[in-house]
Amino acid sequence: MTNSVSLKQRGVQKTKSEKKQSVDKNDPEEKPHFKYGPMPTFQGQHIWARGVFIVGALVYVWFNYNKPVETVMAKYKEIYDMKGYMLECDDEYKKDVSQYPGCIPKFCGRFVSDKIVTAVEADILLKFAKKVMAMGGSSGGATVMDLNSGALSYNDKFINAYIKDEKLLIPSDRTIFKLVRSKIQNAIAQTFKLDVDSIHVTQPLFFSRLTALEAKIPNDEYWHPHIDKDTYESFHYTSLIYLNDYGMDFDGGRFVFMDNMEKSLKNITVEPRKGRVLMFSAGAENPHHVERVTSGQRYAMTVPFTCDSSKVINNPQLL
Ligand SMILES: O=C(O)CCC(=O)C(=O)O
Ligand SMILES: [Fe+2]
Repeated sequence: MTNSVSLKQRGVQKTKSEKKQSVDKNDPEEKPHFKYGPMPTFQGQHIWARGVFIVGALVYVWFNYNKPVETVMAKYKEIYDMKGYMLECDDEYKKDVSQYPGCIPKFCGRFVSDKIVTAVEADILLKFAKKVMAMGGSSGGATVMDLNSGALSYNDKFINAYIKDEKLLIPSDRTIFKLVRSKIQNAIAQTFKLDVDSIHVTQPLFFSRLTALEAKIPNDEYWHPHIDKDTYESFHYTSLIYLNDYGMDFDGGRFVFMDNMEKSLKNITVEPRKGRVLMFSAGAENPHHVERVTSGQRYAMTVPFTCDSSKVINNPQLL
């Protein structure tokens, strides 16, 4: 009983600040002091409070249920020696590569590195892409140029840039392309534990410039989810070299792996950065898409590799 003897009973008067600080919850006479008087109460208050809480929780769940969980795999601001992880290969992909000894990966997966292609090399490639694209350009949001064949978007059609300008590929550009291709080939072979001579650069081997313009032809719709092995039959390993910067030269345009493609529930994003290389096995273990660019121009180069030596690029200037 000693504990519950109130201060009043003990004849002790509390100062205002003491009252504020110490409210004895066990003392039925002690009530919290509110600046504007006691809180209003009403009948069934607890039930109402509980109801409001439950409705709030349901609304939260409703709005978040179909939202993808997003993980950033490569941030624009960070620099990675090599970052990535292994994945179980898709069965069809496994079956396909099994025909090519030396080209069968120890594991499938996705990897990013900022240490393969230098910013200077990326700038030379970017300058080339801009020079070529100035000769054409799509009227929609995606301009592409296939370095192997010379095919270049021109309004809603394609022209051949090598026919328009026979001297387009100057020796220094060819040298940089060969150097970059060879560095990426080595990195892919090392990463996936392949025989480096078992992979061959294939086509389409292309530069892309993506913008926020409305699509005019299906080719402009670059944002669709896809699997590279299905879209480009010869691809076994895809690599991308980003030529300019996310959040600086353009907004939107992140690369997104979609680990639950049907519902787009688990997104793993890569933010483009000048010279950044993204490499991944091209089977159904790596479904992906590119987010729509919302402003600016996004430049990249796709450098794909195949295990099938008959599908190697055929432009002698690039080999
Ligand atoms: O530009 C990119 O980041 C990816 C493009 C792509 O998915 C593709 O060319 O298949
Ligand atoms: Fe792709």
